[in-house]
Amino acid sequence: METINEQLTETGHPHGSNEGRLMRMCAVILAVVVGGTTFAYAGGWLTPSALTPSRFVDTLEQVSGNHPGYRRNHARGVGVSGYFESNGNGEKLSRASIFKPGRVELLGRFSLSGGNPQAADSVGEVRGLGLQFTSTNGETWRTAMISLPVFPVDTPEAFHELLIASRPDPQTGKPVPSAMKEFSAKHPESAAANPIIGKTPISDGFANTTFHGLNTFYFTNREGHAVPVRWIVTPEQPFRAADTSETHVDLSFLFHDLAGAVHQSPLRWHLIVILGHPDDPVDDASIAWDSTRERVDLGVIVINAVEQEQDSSADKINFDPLVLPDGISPSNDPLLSARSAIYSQSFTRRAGETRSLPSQSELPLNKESGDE
Ligand code: HEM
Repeated sequence: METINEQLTETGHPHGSNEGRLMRMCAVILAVVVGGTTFAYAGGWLTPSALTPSRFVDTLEQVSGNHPGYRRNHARGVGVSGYFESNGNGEKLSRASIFKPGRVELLGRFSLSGGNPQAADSVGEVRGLGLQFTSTNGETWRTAMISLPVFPVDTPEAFHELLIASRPDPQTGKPVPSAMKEFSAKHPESAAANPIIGKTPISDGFANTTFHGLNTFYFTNREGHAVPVRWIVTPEQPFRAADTSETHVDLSFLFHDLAGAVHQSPLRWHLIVILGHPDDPVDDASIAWDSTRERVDLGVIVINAVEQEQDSSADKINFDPLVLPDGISPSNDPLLSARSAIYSQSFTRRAGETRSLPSQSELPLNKESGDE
């Protein structure tokens, strides 16, 4: 039996339709890995026939192909760095030193979901942002967020089923409609989440994307008061809707545009924490919280450098959502322990491999691309 040290990821989707997104999500599940914490995950991971992290990552590889050295999900990405300028508003909510007023070092990675590092960019693909905050006392917080407002399923088992259901038929290159229909009938949570995902406008690039943490955590302050929270990262860069019918000669146009924008001037987002009410669901990332929940702006995320993934320290980071400082703790959302365990499995596999082919995301930063 494999230890439970790994995590899962989800994928992006095709051309903006709900169903397409859901399928893409499934296709994206390859992944990351977390570190050594062992989670006695209560959803069957410890039984012999259970869905283990290793089995999950095997499925990701079966869906997206085996691409040695790459993340089994969100395989395409670039490393970024900058800082978080905390405004001190978080201090009353969490005792994490990251929220004291002042600057905190940031390392990050923008990515597209999916396990194929050579896929062409698509505006319909789910976008990812992993961030690592490191305060001067060495305290570290990692978070991996995506561009969807809710997750399409509520459990790792359901995500695994979705991956299998959305697997392309070799004959048509598309998921088998009957398999997706069967999945939807069995998963009402997915049927409810899909319209929310489908009506969320898609921006035309990474720079003006809002990223969602989705899972619920608790912030605990110095007095020991804990409040359930979710967080989002909202761009200062103005929204422009993506043109989903546009064709792109540059297969890496999204990463290329991001690099070009950072080279022109630093990009800025706000870290917004959303405070839950006592009756809000804390263990189900497929359910949106009421939009009237109080939001607190904790400060500005400034990204001022972008690097080829393999040159960036972010490449070696496992953006495990359970790497948390004192003052932030996880909820009992089953996705969290599963992600941690599956990311760890993905990380362990990729760390022991040599990359054979370049990722599509490496192209925009190549000198010959004219971007530097
Ligand atoms: C059961 C659900 C999930 C599974 C199985 C899964 C699986 C994975 C895997 C295997 C990776 C690659 C890990 C690595 O090699 O470092 C990954 C990366 C990622 N996942 Fe997930 N994931 C899940 C849910 C989520 C959720 C809910 C979010 C967002 C809230 C998310 C956001 C990301 C992001 C942004 C990355 C890329 C991080 C980076 O740049 O290293 N995933 N996921």
